[in-house]
Amino acid sequence: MPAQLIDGLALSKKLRLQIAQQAQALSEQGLRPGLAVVLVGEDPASQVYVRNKIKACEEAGIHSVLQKLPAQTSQQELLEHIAALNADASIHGILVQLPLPKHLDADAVIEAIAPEKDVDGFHIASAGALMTGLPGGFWPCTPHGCLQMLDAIGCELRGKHAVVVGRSNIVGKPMAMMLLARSATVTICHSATADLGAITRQADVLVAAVGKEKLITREMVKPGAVVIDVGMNRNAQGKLCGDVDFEQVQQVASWITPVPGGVGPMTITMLLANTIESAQRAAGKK
Ligand SMILES: Nc1nc2c(c(=O)[nH]1)N[C@@H](CN(C=O)c1ccc(C(=O)N[C@@H](CCC(=O)O)C(=O)O)cc1)CN2
Repeated sequence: MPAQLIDGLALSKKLRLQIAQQAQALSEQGLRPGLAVVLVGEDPASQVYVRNKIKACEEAGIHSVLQKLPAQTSQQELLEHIAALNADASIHGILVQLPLPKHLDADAVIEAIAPEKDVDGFHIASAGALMTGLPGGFWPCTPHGCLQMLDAIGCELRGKHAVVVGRSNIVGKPMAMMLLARSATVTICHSATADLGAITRQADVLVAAVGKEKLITREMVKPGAVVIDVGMNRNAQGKLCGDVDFEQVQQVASWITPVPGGVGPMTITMLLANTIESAQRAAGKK
């Protein structure tokens, strides 16, 4: 029997309704949640993602501000914009769309965001909170969205072997920490991993977050595994596809996320959720 689909669009829709209710409740108490999105340059994909974030805010009743800066913006100018947003009480979340133009130091820019407004969860304070399990910080949106999808299908993680392929600070590492926090046994694989398939075949839960089309083939997946595809690649025909050979792997997995319509929409949903969380903290409600 082919795998069941984990529908990120449907789950997002459901969660965004709850988020809209939370935004309305806060607004009625005189605190409208606010998100600032900073886009530097004209990367076409980033423009689409940013537009979708602003639209999602509008639909959820979250106040949003889009700051579009030219590609030649200097590091100093960008840091000044962030400092102004840090000081703006109407803004509870700040994100700088990545990737940034090459002349900018993304790490320094992220560290300049006030940790209490770091709704992307990329600041070192958020990473530290996730790593230690201590309160504060925000969980990065993409891996948090993956966890929500696992919860939505009732996937028990305790004692399961979860394999994360990819070790980025944005997805792979935080995903591994979240799975560990749920008492899964976690293995992280990366470009230097010897015999990747021998490890992925042990996975009860397999998360692919590499950015390489069809990296995960049917032979690399244990029958009955839950497969989460974070990849976002364009194939030779220009079609959006993940890291998993979907047609083949869906023959052996029990559950699988599609691309598009899987993890992607959940990324924006968790951004909205973090913005609400930040506003609630500012209101002293959390
Ligand atoms: N500051 C950030 N920059 C980036 C992040 C991030 O979380 N914060 N993640 C990615 C891009 N991204 C959000 O910013 C993002 C990517 C994809 C999707 C999405 O919904 N994808 C759709 C397909 C869209 C399409 O057709 O192109 C899907 O998978 O169904 C949402 C958000 C890098 N930068």
